[in-house]
Amino acid sequence: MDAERNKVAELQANHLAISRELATAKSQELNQRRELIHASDEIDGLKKKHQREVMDLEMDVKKRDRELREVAEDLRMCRTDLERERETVSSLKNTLSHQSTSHLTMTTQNHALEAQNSALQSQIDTYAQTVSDLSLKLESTQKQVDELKKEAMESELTRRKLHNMVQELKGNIRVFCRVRPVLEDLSAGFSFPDPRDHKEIVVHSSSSSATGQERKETYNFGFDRVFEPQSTQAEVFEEISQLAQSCIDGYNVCIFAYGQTGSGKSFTMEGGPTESSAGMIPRAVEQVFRGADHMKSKGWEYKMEGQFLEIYNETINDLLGKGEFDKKKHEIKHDPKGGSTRVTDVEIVSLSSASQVRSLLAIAQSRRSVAATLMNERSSRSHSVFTLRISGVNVGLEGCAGTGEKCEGSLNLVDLAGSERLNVSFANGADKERVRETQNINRSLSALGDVIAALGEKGEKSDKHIPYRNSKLTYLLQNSLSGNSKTLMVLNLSPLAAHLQESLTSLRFATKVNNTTIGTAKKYTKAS
Ligand SMILES: Nc1ncnc2c1ncn2[C@@H]1O[C@H](COP(=O)(O)OP(=O)(O)OP(=O)(O)O)[C@@H](O)[C@H]1O
Repeated sequence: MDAERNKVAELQANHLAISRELATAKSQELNQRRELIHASDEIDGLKKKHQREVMDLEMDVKKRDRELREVAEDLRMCRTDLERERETVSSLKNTLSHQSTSHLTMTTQNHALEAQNSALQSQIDTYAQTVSDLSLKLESTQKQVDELKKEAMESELTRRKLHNMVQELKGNIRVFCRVRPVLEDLSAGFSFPDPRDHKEIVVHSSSSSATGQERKETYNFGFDRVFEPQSTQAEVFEEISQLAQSCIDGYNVCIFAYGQTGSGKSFTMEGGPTESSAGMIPRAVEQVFRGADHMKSKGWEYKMEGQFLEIYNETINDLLGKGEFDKKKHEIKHDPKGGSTRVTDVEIVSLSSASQVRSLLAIAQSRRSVAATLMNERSSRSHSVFTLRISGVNVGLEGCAGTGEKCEGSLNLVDLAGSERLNVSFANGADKERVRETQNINRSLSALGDVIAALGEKGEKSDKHIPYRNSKLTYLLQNSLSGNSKTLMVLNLSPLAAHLQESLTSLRFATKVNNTTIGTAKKYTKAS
């Protein structure tokens, strides 16, 4: 029992201890519960704080993310910029390297230029000195030039006097003879025995006598110049060109083409369309223009005018006019003092260039072709007179006053009507018009011969009557056919055997003219 008691006591003691322990444990548990509540409060607080912090952090993270993206974008842009900048830098580097190369080159060039510059500067100094020396020389040369210009103008006067003396020595009336080439068969017997001076022509003819014997004859003629068939227009003109100069110097010049139909008068005067075949009219006009141009350097200024007339059956027609042929009345007016001649109501064309003459010749030709059914007929049966009038004044040169001297000259180029004799069959009344034409032609050609003969006879006798009024032709050319003028007759001969008798008649007529001596030419000048 004791054991039991002891055991109960022990159990009670244990119980007590356990109760105490339980009480302690309870209080501890209470404390712990309190602590736990407190801790749980703390945990809640902490959780809330944590939540807040998490939210803050999330927001922070988002912000950071945004910022990061922005930074990344910035970075990307910066990279792009950087790339671009790098490229720019690299191209700038290239440029710089080029620039420095060119800079180097330019520096080198600059040095060279500086060297040149200094060399040039010294040259300029030398030149400046030379220029000042030359200015002095120029001044004295200018004086010399002025004196020389004066001398030139004076020597021009001497040249004109000498030129005229030469022309006078050659004779104020001269005769050339030109035989055209054979275009057909049967040439007449011409020979030219003077190959050095070309002044002679021999005609060989053979005829049968009454007894049937063949008779051979030769006829010798001499002229100032004989042109053989192969002579060119240029060769013929060479001999004539001096007369063009006389016309510029203020003389009246008259050049006739005389000969039977088909002997080459129109060819000689007007010529063909090519430069080499151009006749005396275009060549003379060209020469006058050239001469006038040359005289400009001697202080002369010229004005040129042209007119082209036809005399058909003693009626004057204007080949450059517009009126109908043979209708209008044209009168011839002479100025005895000035030595000029005007025809009323005719077209006078002011010539500014030599080439104009071609169109004038063409106008004349077409006018004639309208006036005649057979153009060649009309031109064969009429005289045509191309007149170039030239008037000049000495206006001087720069730095050298002109003398004011004036001169007026004229150049008449006359294509005469065919000189063949009157055919008796016409005289029987077969063709009255043709007879009238032929009579008129013969009358005017013999009037021309009479005028020339009278001029030759006149010599010193100033009162000798010259029958200018016997034909329209001689009256028109009165001022160019006096002792004061220069006359050239070109006798054109046909080479045909059939024309031999006509050729002999023409040669005899031309010989008479050639034997005539006409007085000293007078030029028409006026001091202003
Ligand atoms: N020197 C020459 N060279 C070449 N052909 C020429 C020469 N002379 C004249 N002729 C030619 O001879 C022909 C007759 O010449 P042209 O018409 O000039 O004679 P013409 O005497 O004027 O005659 P017309 O009195 O009928 O007018 C023309 O065909 C012309 O071209």
